[in-house]
Amino acid sequence: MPNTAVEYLHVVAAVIRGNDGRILLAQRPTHQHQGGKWEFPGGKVESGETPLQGLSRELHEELGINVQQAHPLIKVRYVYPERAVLLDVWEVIAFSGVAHGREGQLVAWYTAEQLPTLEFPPANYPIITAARLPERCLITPEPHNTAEFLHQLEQRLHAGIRLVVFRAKSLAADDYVALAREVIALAHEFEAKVVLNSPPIPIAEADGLHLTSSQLWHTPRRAGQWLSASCHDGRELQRAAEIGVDFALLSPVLPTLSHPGAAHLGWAAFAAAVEDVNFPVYALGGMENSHVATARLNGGQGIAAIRSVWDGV
Ligand SMILES: Nc1nc2c([nH]c(=O)n2[C@H]2C[C@H](O)[C@@H](COP(=O)(O)OP(=O)(O)OP(=O)(O)O)O2)c(=O)[nH]1
Ligand SMILES: [Mg+2]
Repeated sequence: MPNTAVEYLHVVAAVIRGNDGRILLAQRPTHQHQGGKWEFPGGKVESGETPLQGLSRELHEELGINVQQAHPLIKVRYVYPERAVLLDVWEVIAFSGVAHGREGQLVAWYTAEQLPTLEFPPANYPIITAARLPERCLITPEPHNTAEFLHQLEQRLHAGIRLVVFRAKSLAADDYVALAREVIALAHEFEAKVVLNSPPIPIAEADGLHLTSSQLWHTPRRAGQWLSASCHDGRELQRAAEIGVDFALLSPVLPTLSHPGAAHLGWAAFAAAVEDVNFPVYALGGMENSHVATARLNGGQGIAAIRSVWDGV
């Protein structure tokens, strides 16, 4: 929960993607706060500016580029001993001009997977996670026929799915582990990530462990992998923050076909809950591919779905 007694300095920063998907970083001048570390370029919003105006000005001043297309990615609050910052991070997907360090700073392009190896200010950890995560998350439907399931999954990977929550409640422990290994091997051929929903035994090759909301209340094991969770309200999202999850799914945001009359959060409650945590959150429940932009405007990482992502790619 953000500390409302603290005044946060509003900073805009950019995850700038080049045509090859790499991300542009700059090195903070040594005399600055957090000097010498890599940063997502940006700076303080000035009075009277919208965040996007501030971002466009900063990127022009620091890198000599003009932002053409950008959307919100994540907001992170962090309290340093010297100051508290609200890092308002945008993803820039189109710009004109050739990026260069106009203030003498070193700039360089890195792949998203290289980011964890670099030294950033401590506030940046969730931004790196957000930069590594795609805008759509596939939750697998129950695998009734293994060969058919893997064939369908491969098609989704071909169509661009890069994050899979592998869920298979109907399988016995041995069968789950065997199929999980195949799912992971296949996904990794596409550089996609797989988080496992309640594996009966830890699987080292997995990219993460995904907790159900009831598992949030036990202390989870961490195995150098991502930890993610399913949450259904702000309280569960706060609990996920306490145990240090890397990202979460929040549901149901909209009415679903499976539970048409059930209560749902709506976008305003989704946005309010997401605003209070510092990690990427996917909207789940009634999501179609067309909701990605809405999810992002409401502070989310994107959408998670079973049916529409499985059937609709
Ligand atoms: N731009 C940027 N700032 C970051 C990142 N991570 C992080 O903790 N910060 C902090 C460091 C600073 O306290 C603050 C940004 O302020 P700044 O000093 O760079 O702002 P500015 O570009 O307007 O610089 P200046 O004109 O005041 O020198 O946010 C990041 O990835 N990018
Ligand atoms: Mg700056």
